[in-house]
Amino acid sequence: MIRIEGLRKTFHTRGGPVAAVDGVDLTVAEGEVFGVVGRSGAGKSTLLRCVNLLERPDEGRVTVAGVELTGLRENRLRRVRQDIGMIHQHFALLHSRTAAGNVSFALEVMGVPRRERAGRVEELLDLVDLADRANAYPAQLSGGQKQRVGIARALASRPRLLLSDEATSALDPDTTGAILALLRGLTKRLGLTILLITHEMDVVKRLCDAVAVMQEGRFVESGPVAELVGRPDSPLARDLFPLGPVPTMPDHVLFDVTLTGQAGDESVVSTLARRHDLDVRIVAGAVEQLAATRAGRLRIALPQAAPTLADALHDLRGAGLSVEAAR
Ligand SMILES: Nc1ncnc2c1ncn2[C@@H]1O[C@H](COP(=O)(O)OP(=O)(O)OP(=O)(O)O)[C@@H](O)[C@H]1O
Repeated sequence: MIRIEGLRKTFHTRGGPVAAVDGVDLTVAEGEVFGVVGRSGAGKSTLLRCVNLLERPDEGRVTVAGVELTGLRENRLRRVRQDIGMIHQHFALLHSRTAAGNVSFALEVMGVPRRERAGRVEELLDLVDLADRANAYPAQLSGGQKQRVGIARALASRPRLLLSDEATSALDPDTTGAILALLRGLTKRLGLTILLITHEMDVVKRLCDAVAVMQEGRFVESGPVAELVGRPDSPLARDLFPLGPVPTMPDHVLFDVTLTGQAGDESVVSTLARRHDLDVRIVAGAVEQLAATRAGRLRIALPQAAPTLADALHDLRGAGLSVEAAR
């Protein structure tokens, strides 16, 4: 659905050139939810704005649904851009219009005739479970409801691609969960592809199939979430499932065990204890159902002097788990 090749964008500021996007390649498959995470200033927003060419890249190609956007003139681009929905952190609603009015506005801009608009607005508000608040103004809506309006408006042109710029960053955890569930449901119902930027690990866990970590304009890590979590050296896996500082435990050795997919069942640890007659202590960890897979990390402590220690570790690795000394 999206193909980005060799993308670069430099801003020339008073303090000198800033390479906001410094050579990014990215492919997002149809129906996939792809997340880009990274610290403030990493270049995420610039990258996202380059996908619909709100920002013109200096170099590189952007192809969406088979159309090379970087090769289009402004008037053709404006039409193609309508087929790409976008949602924002602060919702960007018109305060003088109701929820229905905001959605209708998007249809007006697209030139949808008046008689067709009311029906489409109803359908769109229904899609985001907000039909009962159609006549409320933004000031009368909660943050989550405002974002639902934002999503309905973004879907007005029946886009196949949705770009999301920190869509849940201004929401509390419960509301975030509800919006993520809504977006996940929409990808299935409408066959929507989503490219999102976020700094929230929960968004990656609950919504993304694949993820890239951006740092100083480049991707430093990327791949399917299930695969990244399973990589022992992945800094992202550590951020998704932080285990905290390694405690001092005399006479014990500590290991960090990564569980994903097939091997995402924490019962492997109890099996280990039974089979090798080991006193296995879980020191820290979490296992969760992610959007893409069941995964987690556990820190376990094993008695240093146990004669079965080597066999136990061998068994764990044999079950497809990654096991490394805790650090
Ligand atoms: N229009 C602009 N003019 C000059 N510099 C810019 C412009 N837009 C972005 N930058 C700079 O480019 C770099 C990347 O910014 P960008 O907003 O893309 O990062 P980000 O990862 O989205 O950060 P945040 O999460 O804070 O929005 C920053 O150093 C920023 O100051």
